[in-house]
Amino acid sequence: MSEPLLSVSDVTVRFGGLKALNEVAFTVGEGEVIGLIGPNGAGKTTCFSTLVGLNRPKSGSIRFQGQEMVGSKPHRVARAGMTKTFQNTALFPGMTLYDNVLTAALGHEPLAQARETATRCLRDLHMEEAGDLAVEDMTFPQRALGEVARALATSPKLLLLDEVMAALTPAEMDEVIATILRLRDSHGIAFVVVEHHMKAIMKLSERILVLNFGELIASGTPDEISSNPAVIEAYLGAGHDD
Ligand SMILES: Nc1ncnc2c1ncn2[C@@H]1O[C@H](COP(=O)(O)OP(=O)(O)OP(=O)(O)O)[C@@H](O)[C@H]1O
Repeated sequence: MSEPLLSVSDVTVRFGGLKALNEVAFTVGEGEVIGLIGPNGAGKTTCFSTLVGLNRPKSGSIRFQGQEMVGSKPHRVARAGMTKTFQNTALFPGMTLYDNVLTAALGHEPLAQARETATRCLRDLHMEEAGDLAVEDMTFPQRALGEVARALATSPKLLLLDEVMAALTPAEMDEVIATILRLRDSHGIAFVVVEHHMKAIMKLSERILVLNFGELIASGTPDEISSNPAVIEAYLGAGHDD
């Protein structure tokens, strides 16, 4: 059997005395869409930052497309095909959407090629019309998809989306979910998605991973997760809206 796209084994991350991730292990297959949930401070963002080389784990292994990523700098991880969006770091204000995507593409290719990439990313997201809009003039769903477009400029095989749908209404989330699934189908990109909005995660994910205090406490289908007593206690019962 071939190796999964991403294979995370026993990854532990410490910040001083705090174990932000404790022996976390999971895999992501090609084109799989996975939800990563957990209460505030559970370690979701730390998990993403560690995957893309922004934190170095104290121990463990992160194999991506058969290559060990622990110790690799973020730009190398991105070049290998794993990219994350940044929680609360919206697109650069004062720039158009197109220029935002172009800037991301320029990180790894020369100008003429980067222009083609930026145009292609906007087309893939059906956002050609929005390319000339200043970030300030974009709607929230356009901004969410704009972040995806920017990440797409690195030609990922795996995209880690950190709360890109945070400000959206349920109908707007449906639009973004449909776009993510379309991208998966057309480009074979796998996604790991962090969102607090449970309905969106349940709709989007084939499989859900649950973190609590840095430990992976459950993994399963949306149905399995929503009826898992440990998850209900740790997360669903903890006063989350929906
Ligand atoms: N750079 C850092 N230095 C020290 N502690 C950190 C750092 N980054 C995160 N932490 C701590 O690690 C733990 C996990 O934080 P993290 O941001 O990964 O959680 P999260 O699940 O993404 O939370 P949220 O849902 O609120 O975004 C928290 O206790 C947090 O305070």
